[in-house]
Amino acid sequence: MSKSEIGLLGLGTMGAALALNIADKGFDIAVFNRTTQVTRDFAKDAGDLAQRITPTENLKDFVAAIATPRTIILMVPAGDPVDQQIAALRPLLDDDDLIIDAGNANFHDTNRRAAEADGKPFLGIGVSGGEDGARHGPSIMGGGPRAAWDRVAHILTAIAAQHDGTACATWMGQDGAGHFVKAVHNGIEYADMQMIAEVYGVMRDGMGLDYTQISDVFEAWNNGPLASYLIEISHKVAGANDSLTGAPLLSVIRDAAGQKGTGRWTAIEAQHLAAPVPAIEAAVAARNISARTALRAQGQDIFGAAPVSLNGALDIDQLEQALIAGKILCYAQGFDMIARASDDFSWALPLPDIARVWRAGCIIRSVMLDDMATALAENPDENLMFSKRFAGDLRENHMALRQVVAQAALHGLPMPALSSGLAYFDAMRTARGTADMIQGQRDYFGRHGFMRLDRDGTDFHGPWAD
Ligand SMILES: NC(=O)C1=CN([C@@H]2O[C@H](COP(=O)(O)OP(=O)(O)OC[C@H]3O[C@@H](n4cnc5c(N)ncnc54)[C@H](OP(=O)(O)O)[C@@H]3O)[C@@H](O)[C@H]2O)C=CC1
Ligand SMILES: O=C(CO)[C@H](O)[C@H](O)COP(=O)(O)O
Repeated sequence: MSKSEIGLLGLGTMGAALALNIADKGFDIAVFNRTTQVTRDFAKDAGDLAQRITPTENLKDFVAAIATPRTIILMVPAGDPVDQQIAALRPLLDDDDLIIDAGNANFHDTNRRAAEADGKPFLGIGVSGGEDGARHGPSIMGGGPRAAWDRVAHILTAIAAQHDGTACATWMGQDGAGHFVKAVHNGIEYADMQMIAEVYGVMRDGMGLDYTQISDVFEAWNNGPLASYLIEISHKVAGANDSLTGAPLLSVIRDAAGQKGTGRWTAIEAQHLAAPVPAIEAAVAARNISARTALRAQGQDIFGAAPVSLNGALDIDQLEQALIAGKILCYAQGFDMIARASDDFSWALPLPDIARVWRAGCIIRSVMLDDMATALAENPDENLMFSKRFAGDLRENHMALRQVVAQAALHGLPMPALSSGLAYFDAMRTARGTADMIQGQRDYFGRHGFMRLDRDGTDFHGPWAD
């Protein structure tokens, strides 16, 4: 029997879809899953594609089914499962066999695994698009040795989403660069989703719209500047009915957000990099607060429910404009963080290419990314919010963001991501800020010294120094 061009281990939601995508693009693939029944069911359900798939039931057979030099994709949960599978596979492999961790991973783990690979080829690639993207064309962010990427680029570009005839698959840089970019993608995803949830809250609790009306608003927005996958699915989620009760689906979903950790990795790394990403941090914190359901109920008992009716203080157009401004600000923060990491880690991350690979296939794909790719190509060193196109959009929409945040605050509607986006905007356009007070305080209690506006030097002190 002829050997497969590639192997994939881990036939969960993403692995199964990715394996079918690979087979669909004409590549023979060997597959293995820890639970054998899953492999059997996968092969049984593969239809016509089964002829390209070699299901295997132990690692030895899996490895033997792949042509040398081998390429093996791992699609298992981040952390120990990846280390366990690498440890189990390496003794069965040749030195030039390539292992690709295609799950989400903390890029520090990917850096470590690259070092532990000790010259044996290892790639960490971020794959975005959920199950449907993995099956029909995800966005792919690669990291590791360029030569290893080039070895599999023909497969990765074939299975990736296409935008205007260009594959959304790009090598980002060495070691964990691909997983880093994927983590920032997910941080932006968190902030974008949180901002959408916040305006949903205004429509539901502040304006008294029903789910169908809310769904219609999202549908209309999806034909304008906000057109994006997340707005499209918000329309579908808001319009869906529960199959058990017939009630609007959202009315039966517990308001406690889950998280697998990628947004948290981004927020933590942003702190290490001193990169300001307040909207992303606020979105992570909002998920943490949402999970404290009992505590929130206790708070409502103690303080009373927030006075929520807006009594016509806002209209739908203002919400749309606020979301446009908020979205620009959260992407600007994400790209700024990538630029910072690129310098700190000497990665030379290709910012315009990152915007390009996010234009299709991934969860944060949106029409705005087209213009972001153009703006970053024109000036990769400029914060997106200062680019001609997006500065214009912010000028046009920031007053609506201000109105929405102000009215939400007055009416007790929590708006952590949009309000931190607004604070970022205001801070970033304030040439003379207030950190002079912080520097004075630091010098007072700790002789930390300060710089002056009127003379050179770095170590001046206040009168208390004497
Ligand atoms: N779901 C999504 O939308 C996306 C997920 N990802 C990432 O892709 C990866 C896979 O996610 P997803 O497919 O959703 O996860 P699933 O939970 O659907 O599947 C997990 C898979 O990993 C296997 N597995 C779990 N633990 C181990 C282990 N210790 N050793 C070997 N195999 C193991 C499971 O095998 P078994 O059947 O035996 O349990 C299963 O095949 C994760 O890193 C995730 O973060 C990336 C982008 C989007
Ligand atoms: O990577 C993804 C999308 O891009 C995964 O769906 C990931 O699980 C999303 O993060 P979380 O589970 O924390 O919401």
